Formats: sequence, structure tokens, C-alpha cells
Amino acid sequence: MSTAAPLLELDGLVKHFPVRDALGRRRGAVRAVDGVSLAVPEGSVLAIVGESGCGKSTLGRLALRLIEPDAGTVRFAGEDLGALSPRALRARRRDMQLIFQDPFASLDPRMTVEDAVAEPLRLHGIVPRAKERERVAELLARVGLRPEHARRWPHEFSGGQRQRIAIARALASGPRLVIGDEPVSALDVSVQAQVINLLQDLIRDLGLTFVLISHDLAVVRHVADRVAVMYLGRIVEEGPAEAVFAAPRHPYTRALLAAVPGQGRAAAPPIEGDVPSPIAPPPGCRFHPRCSFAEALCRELDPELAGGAAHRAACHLQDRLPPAVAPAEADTGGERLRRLQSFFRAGPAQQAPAATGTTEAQPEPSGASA
Ligand SMILES: Nc1ncnc2c1ncn2[C@@H]1O[C@H](COP(=O)(O)OP(=O)(O)OP(=O)(O)O)[C@@H](O)[C@H]1O
Repeated sequence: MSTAAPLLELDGLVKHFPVRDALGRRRGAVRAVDGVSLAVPEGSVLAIVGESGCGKSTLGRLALRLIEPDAGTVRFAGEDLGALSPRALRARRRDMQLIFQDPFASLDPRMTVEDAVAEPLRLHGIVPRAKERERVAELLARVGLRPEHARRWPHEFSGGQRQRIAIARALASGPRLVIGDEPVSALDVSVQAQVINLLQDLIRDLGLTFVLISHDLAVVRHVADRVAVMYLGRIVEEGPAEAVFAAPRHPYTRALLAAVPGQGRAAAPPIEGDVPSPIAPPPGCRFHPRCSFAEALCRELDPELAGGAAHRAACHLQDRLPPAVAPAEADTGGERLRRLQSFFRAGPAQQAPAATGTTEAQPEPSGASA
């Protein structure tokens, strides 16, 4: 997959949000994204992981050009989005969609499901008005909902069903790139597995390029081809998902894995202290105050991403660290997730009776679970 040409290329992206005092005077800046370069091959899934506040959402918005970078470029299918006129950018938007974390907030409560899903069709003139209803029904079917759901209102649906509606809306314009910003973290865990299954099916069937922003390593491990680990506005490690999970090269990645209960701790001490302020990141390596391997060099020199094109880390010590302990499947929650997924794929009828319960396999409006 990584041999495919990049559909999305981020180069040197910077976004600093000004911090002002009570009188409106500028008193510094939150360095939310501070020099990020990444390429996402067409048809692949890139996960962006990291602690809260490290800049994942800001990076996702920059990638879709929903916010303007202070520096750097975003290229989509080889085209510099910053060089497009507002009109050309609007037209380009049909190829790039965002799924938000909270389907309760992302759907307009005053729009029926049909209107919500049809809106992008109208905006981009995708089907003639007479074909709209048919197309909405197809999109709803694609996400596991029924045509009659089209006439209902968002509040009549459970969280998982609303996220399905939001996904149908995101797919309506026929995007090539979808960014999911924590698309399942607001959902109940059993519903999470179903929505992940759905996303995986859609990625495969539609050949989507997908950027998954997530702090849930079990989900990431299951879905991603490549993983980029963010810390204080920077990518500190990037590589194939298998390699990053089995042999993390950056102490921060090791610490993230170690923070999941039951990880091998000898070579991956748990993370210490709080994330430093993104207004004044530490000098040298930004992770050094929390890193148990840090040396004098780490306090002085900011490391570049290095180590080969396939798997890179921004760590001076990456070749000298003790071997990382490969995370056990069960420890990251992967086993739990896999069991849930096979349960929902097979359907409750084929499972042990104890495993049955209300699911979203046959979504029902209002009153259905989660
Ligand atoms: N519009 C804004 N104005 C000012 N600061 C902002 C703005 N948006 C984000 N930030 C700050 O930028 C930093 C990165 O935020 P961002 O939401 O991108 O991180 P994140 O990794 O997605 O975190 P979370 O998982 O909590 O959403 C945070 O310190 C945040 O407070």
C-alpha cells in the first residue's frame, strides 16, 4: 500500500494560536502544530495518535484546509490547496470529508436524516433533484440503515446510529479522503466495534484514503496501515502500524504503549508527569523532561525524524535503547475488540447465548441501545 502515490502530502505545517491577556494583548502562542510533514498513500489508513492536546485535531483541520496554516503546504492529489481560489477549494471539498467525534453535535437537530445526507449532494450538484431520494436511500443502506429512517430526526436515533448517519453524510459527496477525528470514542464500546467494522468495510469497498485521529491504541492497531505519533505539536514517530506496535523506536511511543494496562514495563517505563505547556515547549527534545532515557544531548538538541523512510523516530537514542517488549495483543485491548468484531459480524444468532444482547445489527430509531 505504501507504494501508492500519496493522495495527501503535508509539508512543514505550522499552526500557532495566539494567547492574549484580558486586554487583548498578545502574550504568546499555543504551538498546536509545529512543523509537521507527512504523506498518506492513496488507499491507505494513517492513524494519528497522542495524548490530549498534542495537536491531532488541529492537524486534521489543517489537512482539510478547514483552518489556514501559519506556514507549510497541504497537497491533495498533487495540488497545493493553499494556491486554490476559495471557489476552487469549495469544489475540492467534495473529495475530502471529516467525521467528527460527537455525532450529537455534528448533525443539525432541525434537519431530517434525508436532508442531512442530501445536503452535500445538493451543495456539489452530485445527482439531479429527482434522483436524490434514491441516492440517500443507497447511502443509508451502505451504512446499515433503512430507507424509512430518512424521514426521521437525529434525536430519534442512538449514538451509534447517529454516527452512521454522519458517515453517510460524509460519503455523500464521494470523497477520496476521509478524516475521522476520534470517530468512535464517544460511543459505547460494543457500538464502537460495529462502527469500526463499518468504517473498515467502507475503506476497503470504496478504496478510501483514511486518516484516523485516535487515542485508542486498540482501535488504531486494528485499523491502521501506518501510525504517526504526535507529541507537543510534532510527529515523534511514524511507520508501519505493525512495526510501531512491535518495536516502537521513540520512548514516548513506548510510554504510550506502557500506559495500557499489562504492557512490558522493563523497557518501557510508564510515562511520568504532565504534558508540558504547548506555549513554551521544553528546549532540545520536547519529550526529555518525561523521558527516563534522556541524556545531556537530549536537553540541548532538538532531534529530527530519522531512521529510514519506512519507520522514523525523532530520538537521538533510538538505536541505543534497550529492546522494547512487544505488546501482547490482549494488553492493548486488541483481543477484546477482535472478539466484539467477530461477534457483530457473525450476528448474535451464531454466538453463545450468553453473548447476546441488544445490538445495532438491525437499527431501530428511538429507544434502541447506545
Ligand atoms: N482555536 C483554538 N484557539 C486556541 N488554542 C487552540 C485552538 N484549538 C486548539 N487549541 C490548542 O491547541 C492545542 C492542540 O489542540 P488539539 O485539539 O489540536 O489537540 P488534540 O491532540 O486533538 O487534543 P484532544 O484529543 O483533546 O482533542 C491545545 O493546547 C489546544 O488547547
